[in-house]
Amino acid sequence: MVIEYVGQSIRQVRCKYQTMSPYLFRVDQDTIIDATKCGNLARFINHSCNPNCYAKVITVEAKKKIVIYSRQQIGINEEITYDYKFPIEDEKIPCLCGAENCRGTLN
Ligand SMILES: C[S@@+](CC[C@H](N)C(=O)[O-])C[C@H]1O[C@@H](n2cnc3c(N)ncnc32)[C@H](O)[C@@H]1O
Repeated sequence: MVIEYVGQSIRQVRCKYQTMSPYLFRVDQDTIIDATKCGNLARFINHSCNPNCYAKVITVEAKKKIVIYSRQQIGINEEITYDYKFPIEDEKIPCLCGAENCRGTLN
């Protein structure tokens, strides 16, 4: 495990969450973790189409948490990244990850 994505757990049903704040992470259909006002270093992890980590929702004592795990050994000063897996939307966010297999957009 690398780090937990910490923030306020909020119920969210309909709005397009990505357009609200870049620090929102969807846990499931109804819930997002909002690291806009309070969070930890995980809120600064960027997306990559060829990431060295992945995000997983786990349940601890009936509470869902988002945890970032490494996919491989990570070197000193290597940027930590994971695939945001944003849903496809009409309004595209260009991806700047620079990976050979870059999909071009985050969403
Ligand atoms: C959780 S924040 C990541 C940290 C952010 N870069 C910062 O400096 O606070 C998510 C936002 O960072 C930007 N971002 C992250 N990865 C990116 C990528 N590969 N290409 C372009 N923008 C990216 C997007 O604006 C995205 O909505």
